Amino acid sequence: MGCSPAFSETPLVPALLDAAAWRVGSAALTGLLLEVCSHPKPGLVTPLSMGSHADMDVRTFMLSSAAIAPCLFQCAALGRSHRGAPADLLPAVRAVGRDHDAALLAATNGVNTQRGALFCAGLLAAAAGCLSRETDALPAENVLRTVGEITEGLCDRELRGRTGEPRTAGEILFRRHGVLGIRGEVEAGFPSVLDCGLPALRTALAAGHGLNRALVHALVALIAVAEDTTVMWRGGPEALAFVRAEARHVMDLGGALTPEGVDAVRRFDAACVARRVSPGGSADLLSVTVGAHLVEHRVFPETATRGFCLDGDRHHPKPDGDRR
Ligand SMILES: CC(C)(COP(=O)(O)OP(=O)(O)OC[C@H]1O[C@@H](n2cnc3c(N)ncnc32)[C@H](O[C@H]2O[C@H](COP(=O)(O)OP(=O)(O)OP(=O)(O)O)[C@@H](O)[C@H]2O)[C@@H]1O)[C@@H](O)C(=O)NCCC(=O)NCCS
Ligand SMILES: Nc1ncnc2[nH]cnc12
Repeated sequence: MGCSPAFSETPLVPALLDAAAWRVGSAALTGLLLEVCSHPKPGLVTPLSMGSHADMDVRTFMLSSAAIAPCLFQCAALGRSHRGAPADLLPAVRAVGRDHDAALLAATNGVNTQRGALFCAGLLAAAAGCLSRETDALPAENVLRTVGEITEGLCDRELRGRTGEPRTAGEILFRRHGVLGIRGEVEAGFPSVLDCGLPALRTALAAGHGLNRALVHALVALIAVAEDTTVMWRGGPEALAFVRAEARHVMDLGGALTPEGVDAVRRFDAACVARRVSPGGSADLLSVTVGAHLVEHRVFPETATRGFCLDGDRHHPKPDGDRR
């Protein structure tokens, strides 16, 4: 019986994954799952909202996450079995990624829920796998730097050096506005994650806030700085300037860690839906933020997993634990 058409024939990764590959892949997958189930999020899909989308809800993301999960474990294994310079790992990782790009679109009947997330999380898993060959300690800073080493030269190859008709959204936006988008982010080693997403997440967790509040807080910090081509594709540079300014306003009110900040997130969400704007790239960076945190720390603090919902989510009674 042949493989499904969405998968290449040649086995690219070791048949058996070891404990480290399972652990790294699981951390990256957790980032995808926790991102989509956090709520509220400006313009984005949550368990309670379709955000600015008419063609996807939380179930669509469950379908695509299930379809691309194997890629994350395979990328971790590729990293662990790689011998040589990090940049030599990229072709094998992209080949597995392209297979699962097709699997994602097959699972969602063509809806692009997580193509960017697949790219980001796959590279995170490959980088962590690569580093784990030398040590069990996987500080986020080292893993993210390794992503930059694996993708060294990507922007020159796929954006600056490309001639002829642009084929993808990223290429079109680069030609039109000079933005590097997701490729610039990964080649620089995820600076938005290292400098903004992780500090915001860790500040919230260290203060004893629940996981959902910490995730929303980190997302807003990321929207304020990310060069999100998903936003730009739909609304141009003006839309990107709008979401960044709104996110900075929310952070000035304390982000998701204060009642005023949470109210501002809800207003931000309504404004994004009214403009049909969706910061999907920033959501991908939240997935990477969570994955990088778990690759380093393996679990969240117990206080984080008690309360889950924010004030005002009347669909769920206020749970014990997150009393803020
Ligand atoms: C390398 C690619 C992923 C580049 O793809 P492409 O050039 O086609 O498009 P880009 O705009 O450059 O980026 C693609 C997606 O990356 C996300 N993204 C954008 N900016 C950033 C950023 N600064 N940091 C991180 N991630 C970023 C974003 O993905 C999310 O949004 C998508 C949903 O968008 P949405 O508008 O809601 O839905 P659409 O259907 O697209 O539009 P509508 O019709 O609804 O209006 C979703 O993908 C989210 O994840 C960008 O969209 C790719 O070319 C590639 O090579 N992929 C193969 C996989 C691979 O190589 N993997 C390797 C490791 S496994
Ligand atoms: N929750 C989400 N909603 C819309 N687009 C996304 N891209 C990645 N995560 C997303």
